[in-house]
Amino acid sequence: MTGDIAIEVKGLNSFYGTRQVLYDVSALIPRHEIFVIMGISGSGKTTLFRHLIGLKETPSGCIWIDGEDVGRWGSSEWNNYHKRIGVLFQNGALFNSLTVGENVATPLRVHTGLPGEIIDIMVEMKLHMVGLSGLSGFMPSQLSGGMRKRAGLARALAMDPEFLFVDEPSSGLDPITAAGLDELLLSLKAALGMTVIVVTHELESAFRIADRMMVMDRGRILASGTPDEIRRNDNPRVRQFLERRAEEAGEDVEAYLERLCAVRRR
Ligand SMILES: Nc1ncnc2c1ncn2[C@@H]1O[C@H](COP(=O)(O)OP(=O)(O)OP(=O)(O)O)[C@@H](O)[C@H]1O
Repeated sequence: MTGDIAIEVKGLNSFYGTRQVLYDVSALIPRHEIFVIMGISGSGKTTLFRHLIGLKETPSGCIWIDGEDVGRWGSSEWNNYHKRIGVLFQNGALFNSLTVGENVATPLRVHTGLPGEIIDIMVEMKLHMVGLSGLSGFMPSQLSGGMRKRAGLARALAMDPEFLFVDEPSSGLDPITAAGLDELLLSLKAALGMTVIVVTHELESAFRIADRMMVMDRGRILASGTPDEIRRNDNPRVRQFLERRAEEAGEDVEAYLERLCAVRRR
């Protein structure tokens, strides 16, 4: 692969207690692209995601971020990294007792010494970016599921991150709202040049946004490449993964795959 690599994972094994859940996982994540980690439930996507954001130690194998081996990082390097990343968790993870604006302001209050008036302006800018202008005073409970995700995204963007990590952007959203969120991720990448790492089991969403994708199965990588390369992959387990969704939807498999790629080309 040519181009600038933001994150490299090599030979990562991961365990919960004595149970191994990731086996020899390797990946190259290019800068300024959207990299999608796909796979069915339990395949290890979230575990890999947790390693990449530093929520889980790496007992065996290596992760390099900007060419630095994170195994050598101490708490100050991790703190610096955490200021450079934004994370949107599956449920938005908003503080329900705070307004939307206070939620978005939280990282700025914790990590910067900026005066309140400047923080207020920045909060309004982030809400504007995600299409929630003027909703700063609302409580999370007053928002729809899609709006809560957007508010979570505004909070993830508060510190102008270089890396944006998104866990299951489509979960719990109707297809139209999910597509809107995907479009937002695409426009953020284009406008801000962020490196975006997305975990999802939603094929349609994955093919809509990915520059590169990786399919995981039972803790191992089945395939990785561009969406077109994944579509052409003839590994039976990859075919099964791609086609199962079609079968679930009761669609003709070839028509379904064609539709996925048409989504990608739009
Ligand atoms: N905290 C934990 N303790 C023990 N086992 C865990 C823990 N979290 C995940 N696992 C196990 O690790 C394996 C990988 O889980 P992981 O959550 O990474 O998969 P996933 O592909 O993200 O699944 P999902 O889409 O359901 O979130 C699964 O077998 C899961 O049961």
